[in-house]
Amino acid sequence: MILKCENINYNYGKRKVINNVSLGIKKGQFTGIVGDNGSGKSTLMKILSGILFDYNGKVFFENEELNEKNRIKIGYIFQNPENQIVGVTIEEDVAFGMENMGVPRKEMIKKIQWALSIVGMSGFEKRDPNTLSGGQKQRLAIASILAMDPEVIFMDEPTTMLDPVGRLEVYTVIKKLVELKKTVVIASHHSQDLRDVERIIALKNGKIIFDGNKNNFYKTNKLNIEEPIEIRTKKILHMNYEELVNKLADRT
Ligand SMILES: Nc1ncnc2c1ncn2[C@@H]1O[C@H](COP(=O)(O)OP(=O)(O)OP(=O)(O)O)[C@@H](O)[C@H]1O
Repeated sequence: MILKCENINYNYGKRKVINNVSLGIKKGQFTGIVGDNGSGKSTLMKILSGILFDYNGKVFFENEELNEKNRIKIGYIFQNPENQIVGVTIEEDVAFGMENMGVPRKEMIKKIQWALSIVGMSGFEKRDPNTLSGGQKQRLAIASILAMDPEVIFMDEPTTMLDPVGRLEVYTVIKKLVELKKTVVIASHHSQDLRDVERIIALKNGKIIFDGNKNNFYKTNKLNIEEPIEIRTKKILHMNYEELVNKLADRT
């Protein structure tokens, strides 16, 4: 297990939002977290990534308790791409986390190029992030996290604020992260975001009510997650990766 937690309990004031959750995530596993609004998805992911730490219970990264040092190996992508942009140019934005980590300049430049190429944004280095579409902003947020070399990447409804094209752009990048053998955990209400996950964890009132294979999840159908894909998106979904990249290049 690359990441695991034992008996996690978390309260906001008197309200218990995570109720005795234990789980382990295998290296390279692509996992979806589902649940109604307020079921505790974000809270659990923030605990597992070291963003929230005033919990009861234990979190381990590679068998070592999560701490200031190893939490750097865990990245977190938020729902709203607007809130994740800190740089005046795209390269500055990608560099930000690495600067804080003290990565040498030469290596930083290489990492920026690499991360932007993974998210299909090579050549965007000098652009102002404010000129980007929502999907591009979210891809930039992913590049900025990726440049820091995380092993595990949590994504909190990363496509919710995007239009169907933006959603597909981001999904294509998520698949690349999985291909890169990153351990990806995505919370989403969109069935299309979850179509390739191996495992589904379903939460209700802060408790795990399902943890297992995606197909079994749909069979047992314990929760209503958003159904079906819009026709517009469907057309795009039939494109192969090359076609999609060309289409995205046309937009830039
Ligand atoms: N900062 C906070 N202060 C107080 N209560 C909070 C805070 N953040 C979340 N909560 C409450 O904790 C519960 C779990 O919230 P959380 O955001 O983890 O759920 P979620 O499953 O991610 O929901 P959504 O799908 O709406 O994002 C909710 O009832 C929410 O109102």
